[in-house]
Amino acid sequence: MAVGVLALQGSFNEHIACLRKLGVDAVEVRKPEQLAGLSGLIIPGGESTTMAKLAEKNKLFPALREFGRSGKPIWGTCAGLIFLADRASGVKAGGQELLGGLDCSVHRNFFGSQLNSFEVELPVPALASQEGGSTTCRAVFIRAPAIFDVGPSVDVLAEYPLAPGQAVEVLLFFTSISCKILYLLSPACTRW
Ligand SMILES: NC(=O)CC[C@H](N)C(=O)O
Repeated sequence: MAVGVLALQGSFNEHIACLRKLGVDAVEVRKPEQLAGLSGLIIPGGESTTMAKLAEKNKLFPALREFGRSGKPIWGTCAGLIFLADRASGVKAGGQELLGGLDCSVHRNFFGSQLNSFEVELPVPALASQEGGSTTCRAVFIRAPAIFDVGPSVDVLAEYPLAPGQAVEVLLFFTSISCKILYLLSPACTRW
């Protein structure tokens, strides 16, 4: 069975190329009917406000929510993660529609502008203990979001401790906790 990649905006080509390199049948999803028969869906990085507007224009929200409710796994990268979150802050005036389904609170552009983007070697213990691979993963934070809290259904695979002064436009008390960043997998996703 094929894995879909939401192809409205952002880095969908890169995700499709990775899947094909792994020998996975990957298809672009732009319309509700293209979700039929897929075994999972990836929502790529990009710009979540634009992605939400295009999803609305293409009448994708009901079908995407139904896909999630059916128990099929959905992976969100960066903007995709924002799109999947139940709660978002730091959004543009007027707000933005969220797909929801991942019980977490996310702050858009937490680390600042594109110029503040950075890379780090992030410890991910589950990679070694569950997958037998390396203990770290090269994490790329491009105008990245941060997750502040997660509900009981969410397994956190990696955390990024904030460097002093790294958080922008966020209340001080948030800076005293470590940030749960980027890739959170719900129990459904860990089966994938
Ligand atoms: N790398 C990314 O996907 C950035 C996400 C972007 N800050 C947003 O709001 O959607």
